Amino acid sequence: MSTLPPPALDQALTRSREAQTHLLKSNSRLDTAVANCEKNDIPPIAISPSQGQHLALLCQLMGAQSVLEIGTLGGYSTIWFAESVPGIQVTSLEFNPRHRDVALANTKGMGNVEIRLGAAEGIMAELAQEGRAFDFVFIDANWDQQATYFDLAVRMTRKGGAVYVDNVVRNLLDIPEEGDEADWSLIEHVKGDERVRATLIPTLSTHKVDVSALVDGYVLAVVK
Ligand SMILES: C[S@@+](CC[C@H](N)C(=O)[O-])C[C@H]1O[C@@H](n2cnc3c(N)ncnc32)[C@H](O)[C@@H]1O
Repeated sequence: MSTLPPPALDQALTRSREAQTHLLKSNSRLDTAVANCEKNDIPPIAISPSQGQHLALLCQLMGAQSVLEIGTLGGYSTIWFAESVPGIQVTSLEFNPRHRDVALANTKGMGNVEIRLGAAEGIMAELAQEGRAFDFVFIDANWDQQATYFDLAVRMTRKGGAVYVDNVVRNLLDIPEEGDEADWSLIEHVKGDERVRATLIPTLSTHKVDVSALVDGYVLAVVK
C-alpha cells in the first residue's frame, strides 16, 4: 500500500524540487538520454538530476580524473560523471546487454567513457589485476553485494579518493519477509574497515511521492 507524505512535507519537497530544478542548466545530452531510456523501456531507476549534479560537484571538489561506476543502466549517471571535470575518464560496469546498448547509444562520441559488459564482481577483479586505480567509485547496483563491491572498490581507490555507495538506507529498510533481519553487512564492513574514514549521509528524495521511498542515504568513505 502506498502512502503520501503529509501536506506540509509534500509542499516542502515540491519547493525543494522547484529550487533544485531552477539551479540546473539545460543539457541536451542528458535530456536525449532520458528520452532514449524511456523509448527503450529502461526502468526509471537512474539517479535524479540533482543527485547527478551532487556527484559531479563531489568529483570537481576532489579534482577527480578517474571514476569507476558499478551499474550503468542507460548511462545517465555516466554522462554526469563524464562531464563533471575536464580530462576525467569514466569506466562503467553493466551486466545487462540491453542496458549496455542503450548506454552506448547515449554516450556515443564521448571519448572519455568506457562501458564494460559483465558481472561487476568479476570485472572489478579484472580491473584490479590490470592495476587500475580510481579517484572516485560510485556503487549503484545489486544491493545484496554492496559490502563485496565496497571491499573491492577500496582496494582500487587511490589514497584520498572516495567510495560512494548509493541506496544504503533503502537497503537497510528493505525487509523481504516479515521477521527477516535488516542487512547490516555493508555498515558492519565499513565500521571495521581500517582503510577508510566514512560516514552515512541521509537524503530526502524530492521526486518520489511514496513515503517508503522518501528517505534514503549513502555511505561516503575516503581512503586513508
Ligand atoms: C540502479 S541501476 C544504475 C543506475 C545508473 N547508475 C544511473 O543512475 O543512471 C543498476 C544497474 O546495475 C545493473 N546491475 C545489477 N547487478 C549487476 C551486477 N552484478 N553487475 C553489473 N551490473 C549490475 C542493473 O542491470 C542496472 O542496470
